[in-house]
Amino acid sequence: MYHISELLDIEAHKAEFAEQGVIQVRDFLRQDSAQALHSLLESQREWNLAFNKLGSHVDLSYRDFCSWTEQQKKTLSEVVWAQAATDFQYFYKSIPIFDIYAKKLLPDSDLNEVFELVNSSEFLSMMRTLVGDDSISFADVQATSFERGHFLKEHDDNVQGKGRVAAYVLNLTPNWNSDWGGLFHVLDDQEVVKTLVPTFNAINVFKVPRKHSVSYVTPFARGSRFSITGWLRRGELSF
Ligand SMILES: O=C(O)CCC(=O)C(=O)O
Ligand SMILES: [Fe+2]
Repeated sequence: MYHISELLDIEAHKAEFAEQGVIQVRDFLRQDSAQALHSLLESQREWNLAFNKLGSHVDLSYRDFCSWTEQQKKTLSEVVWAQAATDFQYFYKSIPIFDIYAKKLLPDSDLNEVFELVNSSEFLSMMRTLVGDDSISFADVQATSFERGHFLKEHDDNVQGKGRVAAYVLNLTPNWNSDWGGLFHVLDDQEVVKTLVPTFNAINVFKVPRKHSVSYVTPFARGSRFSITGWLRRGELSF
């Protein structure tokens, strides 16, 4: 089981969220839970490699990608970059924890406990308090890993019919260096109005829709920018 820190005072952050619609709350999980969650992500061997092709989401098996030749990998980078130059694009690794739980794909995996954490009454009630919206009824969730060369261009998370009230990103990389990239930017009218470093065990929460991006992870980054991320949604949770 993963536990939210008992030292957290979510009430203390409400005013800032109400004013800015975005916040970073540090030391979110108990330290032992944050470390365990980081180890869980680090030990995962099956990831999707996600990117966009002409407006559609594509997931490749990262394991398959690893067996490609250097030439094939280079070709994929060029396809990804050609679209990124002018249009929406992203390139990162993910694990669909929501689907794994809902479809019972890995019944013995601790990933199921991550679903349970973000759908616990404690987490949801904290998020309702922070966001100031009682309609939040469940959270969807995925793990992400941004490695060297990965990025997520500006977008606002708004998808018609999904009932996304707010987004959350629980950052799980110990000792991420801001010079490595992978910075979370919030934008208003092309202007970056806030930048959040993915500090270990800090959770970022922001209202949807809101423009944001994850900056390019530089070639000299060490390790992966891990997070648990998803949306706080209204409506029925249905599998
Ligand atoms: O990883 C982050 O900081 C943001 C992720 C994000 O914006 C998304 O998954 O839509
Ligand atoms: Fe997003």
